[in-house]
Amino acid sequence: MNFSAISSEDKQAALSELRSITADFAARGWFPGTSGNLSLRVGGFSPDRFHFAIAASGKDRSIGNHEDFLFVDTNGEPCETTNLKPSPETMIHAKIYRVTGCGAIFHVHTVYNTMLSEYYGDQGAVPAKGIELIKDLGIWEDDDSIQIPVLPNYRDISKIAKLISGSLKPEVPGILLRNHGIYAWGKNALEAKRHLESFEFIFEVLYRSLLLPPGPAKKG
Ligand SMILES: CSC[C@@H](O)[C@@H](O)C(=O)COP(=O)(O)O
Ligand SMILES: [Zn+2]
Repeated sequence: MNFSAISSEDKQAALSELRSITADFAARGWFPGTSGNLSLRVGGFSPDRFHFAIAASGKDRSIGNHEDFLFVDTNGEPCETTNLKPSPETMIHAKIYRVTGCGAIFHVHTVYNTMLSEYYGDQGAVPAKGIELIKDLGIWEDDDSIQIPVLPNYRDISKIAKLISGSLKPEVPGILLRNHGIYAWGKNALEAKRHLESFEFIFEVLYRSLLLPPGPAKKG
């Protein structure tokens, strides 16, 4: 589908959904400084042709303004005339859309995701097991254990983008960049938001568990 064939109602609906979720995440402190970027796919999808709205680069996400999102194509190139600059990380979003076919991708930096990505960085994944919110990632096994991939945080974003297809775990809707933050996705904005909230809860539990001494049953 051509970008011009996507209705202006659909484009406006995407912007309004992104603005509302941006305000929600900003209120939680999930966009420190000018970090983070959210994106939402619009129109139809084929791995070689799709469009998405993405946050403009270098903006304070906690200040609502209308110079905040632009529409880009499969290659991360703007589809309309604009003064706004897409983030260099648009390449990561484009690659995740291409590989997963998802509908929304949310990237945030938090203390918990940053610390755990560094703590488990050498082993390439953050392990999580038996935490109820793993189910909210769509994983309902009895032995609900997952490995959340950690990729190196190269300055050259194209090097990160190249690693994505080989690192994603189909059942885990997220990846961490080491000492940087998380990308979480879903079939639409609501599912991506739910997944991101679940990941952040899991990271906080894991981090706090590392600080606790062994419980009574484990002392022997
Ligand atoms: C300025 S700190 C964060 C950036 O380096 C980047 O990782 C980020 O999340 C936001 O980049 P941006 O280009 O503004 O979308
Ligand atoms: Zn970032």
